[in-house]
Amino acid sequence: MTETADRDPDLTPDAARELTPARDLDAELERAGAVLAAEAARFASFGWMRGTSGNLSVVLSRDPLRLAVTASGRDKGELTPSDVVLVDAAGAAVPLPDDREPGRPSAEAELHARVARLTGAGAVVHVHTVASVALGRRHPAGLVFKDLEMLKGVGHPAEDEEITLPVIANSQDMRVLGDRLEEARDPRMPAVVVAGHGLYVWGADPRQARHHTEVVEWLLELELAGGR
Ligand SMILES: CSC[C@@H](O)[C@@H](O)C(=O)COP(=O)(O)O
Ligand SMILES: [Zn+2]
Repeated sequence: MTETADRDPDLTPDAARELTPARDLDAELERAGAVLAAEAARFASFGWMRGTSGNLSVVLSRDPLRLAVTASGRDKGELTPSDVVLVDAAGAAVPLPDDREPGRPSAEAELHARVARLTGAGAVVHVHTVASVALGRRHPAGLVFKDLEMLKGVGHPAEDEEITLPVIANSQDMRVLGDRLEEARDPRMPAVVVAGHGLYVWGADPRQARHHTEVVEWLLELELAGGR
């Protein structure tokens, strides 16, 4: 990657990536897969990805947009570094060199790509937590939080500021779900609850997306416990 860019200083990193040899792409995908497998194992251990639910992604390049997304239908607590698929800005699997089978990306890959485009996020997390499903149905207009130290974990002051976690209706059509997310999202909150389904959260990278996920889920669990 660096070697290729060094050969032609006019190439942007993303343009250089287009010329990346197949083995570098394989290595990059494998690295992303290892990161996503570790993140998924953590979320699964919390019970947030039961019964193959949930999916994760990380952005590999912006122009063109390319994401590594978890493969569909896998037990997210048992992912290996190869359980990942390269997808484009529409969430479709990108053909691999040598006609190799790219694998089946998450059924929600299109929404991951949409969130990455819309928010500039570098990583997206989707989990099926009990709290998000229970509260999404109860609060279709969103949940408002205020005066909680934990709000600092999503970039807000601990006191005197209200912040809304938007709630959108579920759909099996990822374009419809993406439109709803785009319309409802609050740029000050890196998360959206999908009623009857789960939680979408994003961040600059997988680590920040994980921290945002844990903070938002904490807020939801507090609300469920009646502690707001
Ligand atoms: C019980 S899995 C439900 C799925 O339809 C979906 O919502 C999900 O989160 C996992 O889908 P996947 O295609 O494995 O990424
Ligand atoms: Zn889901």
